[in-house]
Amino acid sequence: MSEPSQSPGTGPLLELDSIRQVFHSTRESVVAVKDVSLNVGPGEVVCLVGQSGSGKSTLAKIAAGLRRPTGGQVRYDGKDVYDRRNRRAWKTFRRGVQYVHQDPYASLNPIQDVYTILSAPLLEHKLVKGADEAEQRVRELLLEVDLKPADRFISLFPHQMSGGQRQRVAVARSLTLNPKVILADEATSMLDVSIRIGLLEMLTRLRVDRQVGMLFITHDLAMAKFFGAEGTMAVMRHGAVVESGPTLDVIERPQHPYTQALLEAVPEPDPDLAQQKRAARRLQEATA
Ligand SMILES: Nc1ncnc2c1ncn2[C@@H]1O[C@H](COP(=O)(O)OP(=O)(O)OP(=O)(O)O)[C@@H](O)[C@H]1O
Repeated sequence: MSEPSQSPGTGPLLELDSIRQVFHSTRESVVAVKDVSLNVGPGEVVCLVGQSGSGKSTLAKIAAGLRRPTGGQVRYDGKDVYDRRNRRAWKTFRRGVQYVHQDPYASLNPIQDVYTILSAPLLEHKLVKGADEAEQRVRELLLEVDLKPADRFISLFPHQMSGGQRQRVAVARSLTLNPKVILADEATSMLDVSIRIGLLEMLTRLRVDRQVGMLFITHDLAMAKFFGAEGTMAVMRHGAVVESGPTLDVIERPQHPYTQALLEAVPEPDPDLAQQKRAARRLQEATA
């Protein structure tokens, strides 16, 4: 965002400062992200919206440490994560910021059952002592993502679950390392609307209860409004943020023509409200 936001009383956890990403090929260079700055604080929700190709996923990968940007600084807990003199900063960042992918089929190993998927990071990072404690923690994680009773899910493989259940396992895995920030990159776009709402409600509960910061990346303004109503929103176009601010302000009083065009594309189920919105827009155009 042009003016990085900050949670009251606490510093931001994740800071993206003037991030720039250029992709070079033999024929051309694409500037996928142009000097974008945004912050995510504890328990805060930040929505990044834009159409396909606007640079959202590239920025999300940079925010998760999956790609090092061409320019700008990524800070976690106030520290430059690429500071060679401070390798601990990188490790703390990689544990603290977890990425939930759009397609759980692609991110969950198909030959591992739920227990293995969730216990592996716990054991690898020595967050549990032995198999009994690992199983206990796996059961707690399943309850946390509403996959209950845990017995029903713990031995299943990804193909034996629905899309929504798989995405909940992906969220549970992201929770294994007790992250402070979760990046959800179109994490609900492959799901039916009712399943999507359930997943977003669960993510909101995690945000509020655990004070996990959420960066929610989506092309869907209706979902951003639903999930991010209490937070801020940045609208990306051609790699740059064209508008940002409190989510409801941006949605109810869009200033940039691109945001207005994106909102036009969201179907309004209430015909009276649709009529009012058209009249308000005509008035705005006439007085502009
Ligand atoms: N590895 C890459 N090499 C070259 N160009 C890339 C690469 N990754 C992304 N791009 C380009 O950068 C721009 C932004 O892509 P990006 O995937 O970040 O957009 P997006 O908003 O996430 O779109 P989508 O929702 O379709 O993934 C596009 O022009 C894309 O073609």
